Amino acid sequence: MTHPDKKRLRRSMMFLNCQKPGLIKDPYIYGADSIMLDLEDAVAENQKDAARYSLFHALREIDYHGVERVVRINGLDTPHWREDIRVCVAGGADTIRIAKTERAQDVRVVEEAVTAAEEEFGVPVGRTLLMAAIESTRGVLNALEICESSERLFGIALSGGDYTKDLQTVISGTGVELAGARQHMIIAARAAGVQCFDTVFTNLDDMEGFEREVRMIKMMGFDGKSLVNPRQIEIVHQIFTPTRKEIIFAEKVVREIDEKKAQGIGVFTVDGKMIDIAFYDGAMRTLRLAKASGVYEGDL
Ligand SMILES: CC(C)(COP(=O)(O)OP(=O)(O)OC[C@H]1O[C@@H](n2cnc3c(N)ncnc32)[C@H](O)[C@@H]1OP(=O)(O)O)[C@@H](O)C(=O)NCCC(=O)NCCSC(=O)C[C@@](O)(CC(=O)O)C(=O)O
Ligand SMILES: [Mg+2]
Repeated sequence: MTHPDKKRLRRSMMFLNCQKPGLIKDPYIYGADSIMLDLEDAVAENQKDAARYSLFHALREIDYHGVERVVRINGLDTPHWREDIRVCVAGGADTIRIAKTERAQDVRVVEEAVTAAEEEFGVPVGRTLLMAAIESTRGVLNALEICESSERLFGIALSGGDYTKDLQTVISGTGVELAGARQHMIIAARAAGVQCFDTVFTNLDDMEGFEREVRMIKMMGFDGKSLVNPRQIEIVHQIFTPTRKEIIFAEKVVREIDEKKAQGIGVFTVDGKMIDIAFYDGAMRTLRLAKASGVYEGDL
């Protein structure tokens, strides 16, 4: 059976450093759809054990009020990832984010260790979901095989900082250096039927630039964005949540298509726009997103 949370709403996925108890104790108050507790690059090398210890107690003792608890584990080229996985599973993390994923085999190796940990700690096998962060040129080129690597994997995420390093450029703020990776990854994710998330925006003083970027990735088809700060959440939710006007139009489209189909009519107009069966899935997607976002209670 498909895991019920594979398709859950993930407009905003906010990183926080497991090394900082002040951050991990109550991040649910900010209202992100998911929090990403980081054991990887935000944690200093000599603090990995301490961060893991804090993480375990946080997962066991803190009520995160239904916010998805994702843990970013250290890469497979480090000595840390196996113990990271044992602690995530023993603590009851919802999802493991695999850092620096390069190929399908990376996901399979993690999956095997997750299954072993679930058996070791008496957690139902299959409970822990996976997502893959793609942070290199090779990872981008292998996006489709990564998307199709495991039943546990719900999505992929672009990691622009490490990716641009590998591409031998820098984050410019224009998006030009990330355009190819974004386009390739969203196409791969849609072909495989999994979710796709954009990278972090680190200039907290440029909220206009942030908003422009969120509008662009929404239009490209992304499901959400990785964030670094609570101030970024509201903008993402505003842009990713369908407006009242969009909801009313989507409802009309679905009802009209159903009605016209029964009358044997294939193409017609709604509010002056040409509509046919090709518009059905898009309208339903708007209504599902609106329902999941809590702004639509209709019966469609
Ligand atoms: C940037 C800054 C230090 C600024 O701090 P500041 O304190 O100046 O911020 P303020 O706005 O003043 O905070 C107001 C209030 O919110 C609280 N507050 C702030 N941030 C919060 C938060 N995240 N969670 C909960 N609470 C938070 C704060 O404690 C305060 O609470 P209070 O005192 O009670 O008022 C802080 O945000 C922060 O640490 N961010 C996360 C950084 C991080 O984890 N990086 C690793 C992941 S990226 C990466 O690795 C690259 C990547 O891998 C990415 C990819 O994969 O895409 C790639 O390759 O590109
Ligand atoms: Mg990174």
